[in-house]
Amino acid sequence: MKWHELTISTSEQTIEMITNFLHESDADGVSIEESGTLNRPRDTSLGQWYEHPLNDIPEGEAVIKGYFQEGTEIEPLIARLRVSIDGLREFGLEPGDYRITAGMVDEEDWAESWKQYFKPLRVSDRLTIKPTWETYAPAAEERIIELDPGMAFGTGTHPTTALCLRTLDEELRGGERVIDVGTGSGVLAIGACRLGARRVLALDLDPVAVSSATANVALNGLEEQVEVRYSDLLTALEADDDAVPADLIVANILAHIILSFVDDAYQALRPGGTYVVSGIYSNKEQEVEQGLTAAGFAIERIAREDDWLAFVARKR
Ligand SMILES: C[S@@+](CC[C@H](N)C(=O)[O-])C[C@H]1O[C@@H](n2cnc3c(N)ncnc32)[C@H](O)[C@@H]1O
Repeated sequence: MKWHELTISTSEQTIEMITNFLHESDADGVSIEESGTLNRPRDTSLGQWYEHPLNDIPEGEAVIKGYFQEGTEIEPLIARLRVSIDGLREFGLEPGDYRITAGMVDEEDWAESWKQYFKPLRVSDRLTIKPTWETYAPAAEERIIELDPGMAFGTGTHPTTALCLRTLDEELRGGERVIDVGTGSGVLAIGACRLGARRVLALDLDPVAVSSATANVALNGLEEQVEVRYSDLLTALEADDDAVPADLIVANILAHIILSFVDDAYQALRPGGTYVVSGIYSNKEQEVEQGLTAAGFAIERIAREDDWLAFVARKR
């Protein structure tokens, strides 16, 4: 399948308006690269960050890309976008020079192009994520998650995934039953196994994620321990499922989705079991704290990276 790729090179102050415009125009995907992100100081204590060279995007500028299905009328869309950007002056913003180019890309190109930036990454004391196409010689204490995330979420570089993996490293001692809700690439499920979990049930609503996670589980030779199942949150759990009662449930989704099944998660855990939730932006901290407490959980700690949070809660 081919996709229209609309590339807008612009100033940072227009990012919000342009990304909103692309979403409202039914873009299937939007990517933003800005100089500010590239200049951000990184915590390098756990490993080397791989990213664009700093001079890829000049200071104060950004490159925004929108992806539209083949057959979309791109020219009228570009014309409307130009009117919107030029109209920013009415709000006192100076959009500056901008450039819009349109082209076609193969789904494969779009899916593959990020690979050059995905390198082995030590995410926690014991866990290292290794892309399948990289060669890497691990130290004795490192446990490797082999990964080809493809189109599914979960390379490990997103703060929410990293927060979950670090928390799993702190919580798992061996022999646990774990449920991973919203498994994406399967990165957390595989990580849990590498940390000694005896059985992991990995659930996702997205068929792309289910096939990606299934492939990654096989790549790591963990088919015996990890079952990947298509499920809307915890609805695929059976009362006599051997995944329950779980010792630990991890869910890296979004605050409002996590809150929507907090009671089911409580039910599925054994007393004293651990609930690790991430995908929570800092402005949702209180709401999630209240939801977890109302469901009966005791909040043990909150881990933070950038503006993202992960809660570690215990079933009383
Ligand atoms: C942010 S990604 C997390 C992926 C991976 N667990 C990680 O930590 O990197 C969220 C995942 O949740 C899945 N998801 C969203 N809503 C869901 C639902 N109602 N039931 C199951 N999975 C869901 C998405 O398909 C996506 O794969």
